[in-house]
Amino acid sequence: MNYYPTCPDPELTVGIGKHSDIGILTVLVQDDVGGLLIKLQEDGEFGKKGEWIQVPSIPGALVINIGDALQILSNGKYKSVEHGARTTNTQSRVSVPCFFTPGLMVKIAPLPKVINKDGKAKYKECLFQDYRNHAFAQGCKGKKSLDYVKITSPTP
Ligand SMILES: O=C(O)CCC(=O)C(=O)O
Ligand SMILES: [Fe+2]
Repeated sequence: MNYYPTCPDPELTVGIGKHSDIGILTVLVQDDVGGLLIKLQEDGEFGKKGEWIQVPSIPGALVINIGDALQILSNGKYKSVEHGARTTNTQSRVSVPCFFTPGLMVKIAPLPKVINKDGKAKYKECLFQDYRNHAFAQGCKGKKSLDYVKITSPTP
């Protein structure tokens, strides 16, 4: 559970910094204060790729976020969502995330069928525990944790 106390000057603080969740999916309940911000991963009906928008708080609704492990397994077809949360100076806020992750000893890598279709893997295999440790040591740096497994093509 996340608790965000009120902050006298929300411009000067961060509720939770920009990050992507590391697992497969996160199911999140937010209260009616709202404050979850996401960066659009593609152009679409909500705006242009790269823009930050606030996810409205809808009573009874669950927010489903894609995590890095699903991006890796799908070889980048499903993109983990970069997100963060802001505070307000009038209301404290609570959110409850439920993280669905691979087991720590599970090796994660693009699925063979997806590699066959795409022609090459964009991510190398790693133990989920190693991915988690790396991401947690790095902290909230957007989607930088994926660089740990990204296969970069050699420059000619
Ligand atoms: O409070 C929120 O809306 C987001 C929380 C979050 O991103 C997290 O716990 O990973
Ligand atoms: Fe998160």
